[in-house]
Amino acid sequence: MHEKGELMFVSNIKLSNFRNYNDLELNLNKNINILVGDNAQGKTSLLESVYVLARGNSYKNSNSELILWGKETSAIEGTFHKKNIDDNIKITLNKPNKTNIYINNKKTNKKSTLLEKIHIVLFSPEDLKMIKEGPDLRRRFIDNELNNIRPSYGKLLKDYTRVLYQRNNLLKVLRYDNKNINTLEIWDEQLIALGKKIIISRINFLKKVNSITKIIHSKLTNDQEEIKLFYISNIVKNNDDLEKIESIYRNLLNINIKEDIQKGYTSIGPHIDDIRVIINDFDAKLYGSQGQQRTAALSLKLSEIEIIKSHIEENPIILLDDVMSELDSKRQEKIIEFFHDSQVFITCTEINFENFLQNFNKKIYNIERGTITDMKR
Ligand SMILES: Nc1ncnc2c1ncn2[C@@H]1O[C@H](COP(=O)(O)OP(=O)(O)OP(=O)(O)O)[C@@H](O)[C@H]1O
Repeated sequence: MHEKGELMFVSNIKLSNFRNYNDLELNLNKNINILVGDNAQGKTSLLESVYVLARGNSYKNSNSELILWGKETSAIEGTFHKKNIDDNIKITLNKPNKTNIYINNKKTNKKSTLLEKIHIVLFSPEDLKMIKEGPDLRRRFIDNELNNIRPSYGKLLKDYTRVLYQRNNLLKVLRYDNKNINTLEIWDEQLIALGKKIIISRINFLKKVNSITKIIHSKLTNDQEEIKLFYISNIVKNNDDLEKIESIYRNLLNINIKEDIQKGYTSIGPHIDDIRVIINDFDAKLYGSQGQQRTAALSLKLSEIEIIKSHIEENPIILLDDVMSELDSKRQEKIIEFFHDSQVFITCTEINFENFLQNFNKKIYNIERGTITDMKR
């Protein structure tokens, strides 16, 4: 596994009219930043401001929700460091939904420039539900991971979704009027070409995730559990099928055509695939305890971070939003151990892992109604 990469970090942040922060200037620690306080004091808002700086938008709120109530604009500014490069980033938000991005005082409208410069990984309680919930979270996990390290995968996925949407629209029309049934073939061929690439990319990538997750999961469970991941495709069942994927795909689309026209929906393709997670030979979704499911999700998420680290040869900034309270103390400690050589922001209502923290470079911020005191411990 990738052990040491260059550290990327943000050294200070300045907020004006952002959520419940009127005016805030804060120096940040290079490593562990703990944001502690009661509910509704501003912990998540501070963490969210780092995300907005890095991406140009929030992961959960629109501009109107980010701007302090009663105000029309908001600004977030911070300095990011990596290797020998320092970048000053400023984002201004205007109601209802205008965003301006400034990098080293130069205006740019491209969020992709931020994406290329600043690497950040958000970890939220939703990630811990990845095993227990439906396949869409697992598909999203692998798609996001692939997109993070290979942006062309995002374009492939977008093209597939567009063709699928058009094919589904045609299916709905064919239910009442089948005079254009011949045009279906055009969409089918595009769907097959794009869908095949998605399936092959996912299967190959999962092999990589598999080996890294296996090592992490074994560490998290003190060698008690072995985890294995399998891509479940409704088109290819084994390696032999992969050789003839196009003809199998075409055949299945044809077999399902009547039913698909009835439903107005394409029932075959990577948009309904899944990832099966096996722990010690049982299916974690069906038979895993809640703790086992969470640990498996944690292993998957940590493997994502490892893969990003080795790909960009840099330790991305990690945001842990409300994740600690979902984990027992042993797992909280493992998480800190895992991230201690990255810059990490952790929100929590109380610190159960304080003794453990003694060994690490950290700063604890006490947050109370949008004001922050730096706790010297
Ligand atoms: N646009 C806004 N303007 C002013 N205050 C806001 C705005 N949006 C949210 N708030 C308030 O900011 C406060 C802090 O919210 P935040 O989500 O940061 O809390 P938190 O400390 O993370 O709490 P929890 O532990 O419950 O998750 C809340 O009281 C929230 O209602």
